[in-house]
Amino acid sequence: MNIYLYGCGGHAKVILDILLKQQRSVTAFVDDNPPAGIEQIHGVPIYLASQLLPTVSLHSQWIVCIGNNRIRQKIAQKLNDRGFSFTTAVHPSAKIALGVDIAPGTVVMANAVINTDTKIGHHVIINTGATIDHDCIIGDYCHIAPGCSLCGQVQLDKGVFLGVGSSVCPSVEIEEHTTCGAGSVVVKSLPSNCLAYGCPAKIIQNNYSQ
Ligand SMILES: CC(=O)SCCNC(=O)CCNC(=O)[C@H](O)C(C)(C)COP(=O)(O)OP(=O)(O)OC[C@H]1O[C@@H](n2cnc3c(N)ncnc32)[C@H](O)[C@@H]1OP(=O)(O)O
Repeated sequence: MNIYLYGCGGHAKVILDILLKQQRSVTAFVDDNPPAGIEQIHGVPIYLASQLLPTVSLHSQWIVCIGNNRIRQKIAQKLNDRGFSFTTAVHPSAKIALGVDIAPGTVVMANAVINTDTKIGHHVIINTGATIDHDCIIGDYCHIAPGCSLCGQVQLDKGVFLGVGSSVCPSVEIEEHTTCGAGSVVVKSLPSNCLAYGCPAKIIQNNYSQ
């Protein structure tokens, strides 16, 4: 099955590396604005999305390699509407415990840990060295940046972004599309669409969009 990566930035290169370490191959990078003068990355060609998409078989598999949650969601929905399906990429060094579910489109970077009975939605990014403990629920399109620590029974609703090195206390819920800045220590639940940061994390702005 041919695998295509949508996006060709640094995040996409990390996902290519994971897939190669899983002994899988990538057919192409696809991008709306490929970088001028660069035709391939580590031997994998880059194509303009509008030109390549009509030629790609529906039997291919895709990963949307865009860090921004809203843009990743928009592109994933576009591919889904065209009938494409998605695959996961899980680095061989990641530790995935019993009863963990990881939905298609999600990527798990090196040294991440996902503990027992946690459920991870579609098109989620569990970045390098992040740990997610037992019985958590991570909604679609979340991004958990490098080095974050989630205690047990944490719930992240759709599209939450946790900045690098953030920590979340047990049983806290962070509602849809909220952004927690780098190093946040989230001790209480947070409402949707806000920006919060600090220790303890405080709401800095409501109606915030990543
Ligand atoms: C593999 C990868 O690279 S994955 C990428 C992961 N990326 C991240 O984790 C980045 C997370 N981003 C952040 O934390 C950003 O600072 C954001 C989104 C919270 C805010 O960004 P901006 O709106 O551009 O804020 P800006 O840089 O203008 O800072 C505004 C003020 O807030 C402060 N501030 C910004 N972020 C934080 C934070 N996380 N904690 C405490 N204070 C902060 C700044 O020091 C500044 O204070 P000042 O006005 O007294 O100088």
